[in-house]
Amino acid sequence: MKNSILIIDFGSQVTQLIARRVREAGVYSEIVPFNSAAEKLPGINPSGIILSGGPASVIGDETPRAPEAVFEMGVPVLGICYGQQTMCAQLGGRVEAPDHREFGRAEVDVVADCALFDGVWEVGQRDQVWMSHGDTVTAIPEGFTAVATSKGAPFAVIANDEKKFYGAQFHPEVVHTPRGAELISNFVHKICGLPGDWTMASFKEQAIESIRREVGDGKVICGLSGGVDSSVAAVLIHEAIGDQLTCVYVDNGLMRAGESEQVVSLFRDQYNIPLIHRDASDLFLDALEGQDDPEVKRKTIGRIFIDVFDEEASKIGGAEFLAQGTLYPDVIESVSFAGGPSVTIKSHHNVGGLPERMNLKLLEPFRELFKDEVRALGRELGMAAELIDRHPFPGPGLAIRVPGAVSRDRLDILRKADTIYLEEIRNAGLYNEIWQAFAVLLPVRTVGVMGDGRTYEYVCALRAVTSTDGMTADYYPFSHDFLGRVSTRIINEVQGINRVVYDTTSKPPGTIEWE
Ligand SMILES: Nc1ncnc2c1ncn2[C@@H]1O[C@H](COP(=O)(O)OP(=O)(O)OP(=O)(O)O)[C@@H](O)[C@H]1O
Ligand SMILES: O=c1[nH]c(=O)c2[nH+]cn([C@@H]3O[C@H](COP(=O)(O)O)[C@@H](O)[C@H]3O)c2[nH]1
Ligand SMILES: NC(=O)CC[C@H](N)C(=O)O
Ligand SMILES: [Mg+2]
Repeated sequence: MKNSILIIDFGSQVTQLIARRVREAGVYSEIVPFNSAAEKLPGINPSGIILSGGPASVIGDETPRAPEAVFEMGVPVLGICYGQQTMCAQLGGRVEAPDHREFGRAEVDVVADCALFDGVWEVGQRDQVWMSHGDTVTAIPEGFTAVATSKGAPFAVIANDEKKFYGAQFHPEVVHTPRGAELISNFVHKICGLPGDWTMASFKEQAIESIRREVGDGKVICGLSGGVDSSVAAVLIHEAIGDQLTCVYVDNGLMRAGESEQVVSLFRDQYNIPLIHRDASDLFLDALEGQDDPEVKRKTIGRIFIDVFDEEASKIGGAEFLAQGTLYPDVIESVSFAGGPSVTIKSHHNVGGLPERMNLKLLEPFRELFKDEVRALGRELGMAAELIDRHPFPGPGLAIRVPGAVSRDRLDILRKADTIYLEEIRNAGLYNEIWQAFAVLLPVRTVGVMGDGRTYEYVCALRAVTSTDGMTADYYPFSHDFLGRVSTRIINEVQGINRVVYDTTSKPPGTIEWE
C-alpha cells in the first residue's frame, strides 16, 4: 500500500498505541503479527516498518524474530523495546539480562544527534521516558551509534542514519513519554518521508471501500445496542451498502431503565435504517439464573446473543454477516495476541465470549480503533451529539454489575439506583466530564437503622471514571456534597439498599467494570 507504515507486533499490550500515534501523525498504518509478517510484507509494501515491544526475551530459544526481509528491503525501521532488542540480535549486536531492570518512569540523556531527534531533543538534554524491560542491549550492530543513554540502558536509543534504522529501549508510544509522539512523528515524516494527509475522512472512505469489497451483494445484520460503537458502525455500513443492512436491537433483560424504548425511538427518528427490536429477555435471564461466575456469565451472554442474531438472520431470509462495533480494547483484553503469553483479563461478550462455531461471518470495521477515534468518525459522519457522547455501556449490561448470581429482583433494585445516580450526574452538569458512570449492587447485606427500625439490606457501590480510550482510567473526584446527595436519594428512594459506597480504584490495578 502506498504511503503506509507496517507495524510488526510481538505481543505488546501497547502495540495499538503505536498505530494510534502514527494515525495521529496523519499516516495510515497496518499491524501484523510477527509470525505472518513475512508473507504480508510484499503485498503491503510499506514505506517504513516499526517493530513493537513484547513479553518474550530474545535471549530465550525460539523466541520471535522479525523477517530478515525487513532489514533488506531498503525502508526505514524503528525497533521499540523488544523490537530494538531483536533488531540488535538479528544484525550482529548482543542482548543480555542484567540484574538491573527498569519499569516505569526513567530518564534518558541525549549524547548525539540523529534524524529521530530533529526538533525534539538536543545533545546534552535530559528528558523523561517510560521503560518496561528486563533485557538490555549490551552491544550494538555495526553502523549504529548510541544517541541516548539511561541508567539501566546504555543503548536507550541507537541510530544508523545511513540505513535509517533506529531502536529505542523505552516506549515512545505511551503518554508517559511526553515527547514520544514527536519522535514517532519524526520517524514517519522526516525519516520515511511520508506526508501527513491521512485523516478520519480518509479512514471513512477506506472503510466504506473495504466493507463493499467484503460484503459484495450479501446481507448484513448489525447488532445495535444504541451505544456509540454500534451506532457509528451501523451508519457507516449503511453508507457503504444501503439496504443490504438490517439492524437488530436485542433487549437482553439486562438494560437500564427505559433504555430499550429510548434507543429504538432515537434511532428510528434519526435514521432510515431498518431496525428490528427483539425482546429476548427471558432467554437471557433464564439462562443466567443462579450463575455467579463472571466468566460464565459473560460467555453465556455471548452465546445467546449469537443464537438470537442467527434467528433474526434467518427471519429476514438469511444474512451472511454479523456487524458489531467491536473496539480494540475489547479485543486486547479478551484474547492473547501473537501467540504470546499476553493474558486474558476478561472475555468481552463480543470477542472472547463468542461461541467457537459461528454461522455468521463477523464484520467489525473498528477492531483496531479506540473509542475516541470512533467518536471522531461519528462526527465525520454527521451523527448527533446525543448518540456520540453517550457513556459506554457493556453488552452484558447489568449482569456484570450485580456481582454474584443474577436475579430479576436484584436487577430491578440496581436499575432504580442507577437511574438516580445518572440523573444526579446530569443535573450537576457532569455527564460529559465523566467517561463512564454506573452503580453496582453488591451481594452483601449490612445492618442499618431507618425510622427506628432495623434494616438488613444490600450495599450499592458507585463508580465513575475519567479516561480517553478505556485502556487506563482514574476515578472521578466528586465533591463530598455530591456523593452525600446521591447516597441519601438512593437510600431513601430504593427499597433494598441501605448503604452506599464510592469506588476509588483506578485502572490498572482495577478494571472499569467490577466483573
Ligand atoms: N443489546 C444489544 N443488542 C444488539 N447488539 C448489541 C447489544 N449490546 C451489544 N451489542 C453488540 O456488541 C457490540 C459491543 O458492545 P459495546 O457495548 O462494546 O459497544 P456499543 O454498545 O456499540 O458501544 P458502547 O461501548 O458505547 O456501549 C456492540 O457494538 C453491538 O454490536
Ligand atoms: O461490549 C462490551 N462487552 C463486554 O463484555 C464488556 N466488558 C467491559 N466492557 C466495557 O469496556 C470498557 C473497559 O472495561 P473494563 O475496564 O471493565 O475491561 C468499559 O467501558 C466497559 O463498560 C464491555 N463492553
Ligand atoms: N516491553 C518489552 O518489549 C519488553 C521486552 C523484553 N521482554 C524485556 O523484558 O526486556
Ligand atoms: Mg454498549
